[in-house]
Amino acid sequence: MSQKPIISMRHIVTRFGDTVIHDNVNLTIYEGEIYAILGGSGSGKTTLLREMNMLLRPSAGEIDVLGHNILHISPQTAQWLRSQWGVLFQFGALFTSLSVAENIAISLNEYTKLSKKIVQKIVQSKLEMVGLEAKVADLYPSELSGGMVKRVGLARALVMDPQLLFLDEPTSGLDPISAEAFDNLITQLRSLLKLTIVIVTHDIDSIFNIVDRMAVLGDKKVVAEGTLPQILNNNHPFIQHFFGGNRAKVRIEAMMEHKKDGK
Ligand SMILES: Nc1ncnc2c1ncn2[C@@H]1O[C@H](COP(=O)(O)OP(=O)(O)OP(=O)(O)O)[C@@H](O)[C@H]1O
Repeated sequence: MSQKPIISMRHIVTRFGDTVIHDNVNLTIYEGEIYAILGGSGSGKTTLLREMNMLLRPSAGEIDVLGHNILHISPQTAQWLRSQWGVLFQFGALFTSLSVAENIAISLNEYTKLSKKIVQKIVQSKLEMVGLEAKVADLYPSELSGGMVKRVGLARALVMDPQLLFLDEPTSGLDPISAEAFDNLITQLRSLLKLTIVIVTHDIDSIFNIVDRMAVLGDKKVVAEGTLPQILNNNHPFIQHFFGGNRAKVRIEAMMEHKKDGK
């Protein structure tokens, strides 16, 4: 993993009216990482993601993405940056009146002048990339399973060949087997496409299986940032509570055993 920063947030303050959500949030995400944002419900995880991808301006602070301070850039640079990342929104968020192919092709039709035939070819290659059959292209979102919706959302996020991927709770609502398959797909795509991935998640399995480093939000700040063993060493009440459940305990014990055996 390189130590080249891809995203850095410094002294971020976010207010909605009188309510302060972030009060001096700092974090750094490096090239090639799968980086998670954790925190309790309402701690401002999705809001932070929206600030990284220019959907929302923080009330104060600075944000660098891919070498640009995104709060002080020209509209042209902003447009270029938007083409460098893909976003998988919570619940997939597909347009129900559009077919799968049309959903995936939205950005291609908006930002490029590629012929219909080429667009169709790109859509097919993205479907294959996310493990879906070619015939899925003609289906409508209502005809898809939850896992398929997420995969189509991922294909759409990848359609412009981004360097960066933002995933908001990608495995929520999936059964454990589909969630594991989706996690495997994310790690495969990270290696294949050399992506940097930022993921908001509550999923203990994802955190143990695919995440390299993470930031934990609490008390309106990042209360811990680092690898899983570094986070587990932190005594913050949210961290102790989050990793204190049975599922996490079993995973932690397995991790300790693994270490003891020198594996
Ligand atoms: N545009 C907005 N206007 C006003 N308040 C907002 C806005 N967006 C988010 N909030 C509030 O900010 C807080 C943080 O929201 P956010 O969705 O970022 O939390 P979260 O950590 O992602 O939560 P969850 O885990 O429940 O999805 C919440 O109290 C939410 O109601």
